[in-house]
Parts: sequence; structure tokens; C-alpha cells
Amino acid sequence: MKIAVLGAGAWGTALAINAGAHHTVTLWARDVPQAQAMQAERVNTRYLPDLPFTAGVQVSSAPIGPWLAEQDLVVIGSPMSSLRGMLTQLAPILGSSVPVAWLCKGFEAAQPGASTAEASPSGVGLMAHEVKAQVAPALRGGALSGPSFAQEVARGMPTALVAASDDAATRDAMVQAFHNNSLRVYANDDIVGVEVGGAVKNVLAIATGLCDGLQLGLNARAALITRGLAEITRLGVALGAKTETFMGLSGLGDLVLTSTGDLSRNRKVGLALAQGMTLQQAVDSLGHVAEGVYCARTVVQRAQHLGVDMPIAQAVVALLDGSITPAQAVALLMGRGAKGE
Ligand SMILES: NC(=O)c1ccc[n+]([C@@H]2O[C@H](COP(=O)([O-])OP(=O)(O)OC[C@H]3O[C@@H](n4cnc5c(N)ncnc54)[C@H](O)[C@@H]3O)[C@@H](O)[C@H]2O)c1
Ligand SMILES: O=P(O)(O)OC[C@H](O)CO
Repeated sequence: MKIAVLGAGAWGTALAINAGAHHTVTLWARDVPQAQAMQAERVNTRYLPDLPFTAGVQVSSAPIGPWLAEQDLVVIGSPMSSLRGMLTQLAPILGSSVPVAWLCKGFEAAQPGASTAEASPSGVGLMAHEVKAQVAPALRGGALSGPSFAQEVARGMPTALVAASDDAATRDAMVQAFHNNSLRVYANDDIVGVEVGGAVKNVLAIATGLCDGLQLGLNARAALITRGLAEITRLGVALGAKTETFMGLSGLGDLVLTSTGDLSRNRKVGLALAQGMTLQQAVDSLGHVAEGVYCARTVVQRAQHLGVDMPIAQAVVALLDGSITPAQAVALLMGRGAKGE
């Protein structure tokens, strides 16, 4: 297969390395000097150091253009904040013939101060497939998600992913591109469930990082993960997802990985806030995107719009806003009245 991966951050690079052992992969970076250095050194020193490119990987910074129409699959590896722009550029080039997979896990950031009435479905704070429907309705597309740290995938360590789309041909293209002896890719037609799981687990991983940073104990962490899964499921089902999707790789699987795995950038944000860092310091210390920081508010807005209760996500928003301290967030959650499970 011919695969283009647009965006040479940690995850795009990891998938390019993995797939480059089996296919022809063009890893595209918008930054020309970065692309030249990667092509010369056969490694992405900025985002994934010490993990050399496999034979099938070539690097490009050629303008987004007709060369993409010659691919069997185009992968958007940039964060959620760039998805809309990327899809808008790709739509006239790819038409309905070349499928697109997006890797980002988030909801589009809501505008600060936007009211719940302004929240989606009227335009603010969309999921990735909703952005695609808005800006590139004819394009075939889907999400590649599931529990997966870039470093492990680039090393060829066993990993299972989910290829989600309502279009069977797009699911098949993602499976064909990435299913191999180190990556198992499961197809799923519940795009809403897979995107909700992938986005909201990032918000909850900030909470779990905070919990562990404050040394609240293993009981507290297990409670947060379990009650967090209940929040994800409530929101997802209200948005039209299937309940069982949240018991799968993109739900429970990714929530457990991101909440407990120290490679997680979202978890690291929570750990840093517990140490007394400001949000800006925490974000700056990562050098990578932590999507939970940018989508927490949208998640809560969409939940409020639907009348869905998400107390943990709400506490994360208040914490990120600086309106409560870590200790107050804990007191807020533990001070809630008794209720049935
Ligand atoms: N890193 C992981 O382990 C991992 C795993 C699964 C999913 N994801 C998701 O994948 C997405 C990307 O994560 P990452 O870890 O690669 O982030 P990263 O911070 O390592 O890199 C982001 C990359 O996107 C590029 N970029 C940003 N805007 C762009 C644009 N308009 N055009 C081209 N490139 C652009 C940046 O230059 C950078 O190279 C996120 O939504 C993340 O949640 C990451
Ligand atoms: O490092 P994080 O927190 O962005 O998580 C990476 C992946 O989404 C884990 O599946």
C-alpha cells in the first residue's frame, strides 16, 4: 500500500515507522528543515528520538497537493486543533476516492465563555467525524484509536487498535495499512463511541494523574477510573454511541492505559498540577500536545447540553481554569451526596 502520514509528531512518526516495515510510507512534516533533517538522519530526533525509520519510510515537506490523490490511505497525524484545516485542504484533492484516517483524540476546543446553548450541534465543540461532515462531507474517513503509546508502537511492541468509521471501505483500508504481527487492528462501525472514548479518557487521565500526584492511594485511583468510565459511557450513549463500545479498546482499554501509564502526557499534566505547577508550566514541560487540556471544557459543555452528569470532568475543568485548587477538587468530589451506583 501507499500511505501518507501528515504530521510528524510522536504518534504520526510511530505509525509511519511501524507501517514502513510493510508498506511505502511518506511521512510529511510542514517544517522544511525538520523534514530534511529526518530524511538525512532517518530518525525524528524532536518527537521520537532513538527510534530509527524502517525501510519503507520516506520524508516529505512537499505542499499538500495532487500527490496525495495517488495514495491508498491518507493519515492525519496532527492534533485536534489542526483537523479542520487539514480536512478543508484535503477535501478537493481526495474527493471520495482516497480514504482518510485521523489519529487525534479530542473534541474541538470550545470558545472561552461560550454558553451551553452555543455548544454543538450548532457548531462549537465538535467531534472529529462531525468536523469532517461539516467541512468535507464527500470525503471517506474514520478514526484510528485505542490504547497506544507512540514509543511502544515504534518499537514494535504488541498493541491493539480500533479502526472506526461508518464507511466499510475506510475501515478496511485502515486495517490493511496497520494490521501486522505487532499491531492488531479491530474494525468498529461505532465512530461516535470510539471518538468519545478517545477524547474523554484524556480528561480523566488528568484527574488520575492529580490523584496519584497527591498520593491519594490505589483505592482512589480505581474509583476514579471506574466512575470515569461511567461518565464516558453516559455521555457517549447520550450522543448516540453503543454502550458496549466503552467496554472495548477505545473505551476501558484506553482509559486504563492513559490513566495509569506514566508515558501519558495527560496523566503527566495531572501529576504536575499536584506538584504545584501552573497549567502553563505543566503544558510547557511536556513538549507534546495533551489533548485533555484543550477538550475538557467542550466535553463538559456537550454533557450539560444533553443533561449528562460528569462531576469528574467538571472538576478537571475547574482545576484547569484555576478556579479551584487540587485539594478543593478532591473535597468537591468526595463531598457529593450518596447515590446509587
Ligand atoms: N503520542 C501518542 O502516543 C498518541 C497515541 C494515540 C493518539 N495520539 C493522538 O494523536 C494526536 C497527535 O499526537 P502526537 O503525540 O503526535 O503529538 P505531538 O505533540 O508529539 O506532535 C504534534 C505534531 O503535529 C504537528 N502539527 C500541528 N499542527 C499541524 C498542522 N496544521 N499541520 C501539520 N502538522 C501539524 C506538530 O508540528 C507536531 O509535529 C493527538 O490528538 C493525540 O491525542 C497520540
Ligand atoms: O500521552 P497521551 O495522554 O496523549 O495518551 C496517548 C494515547 O492516547 C494513549 O492511547
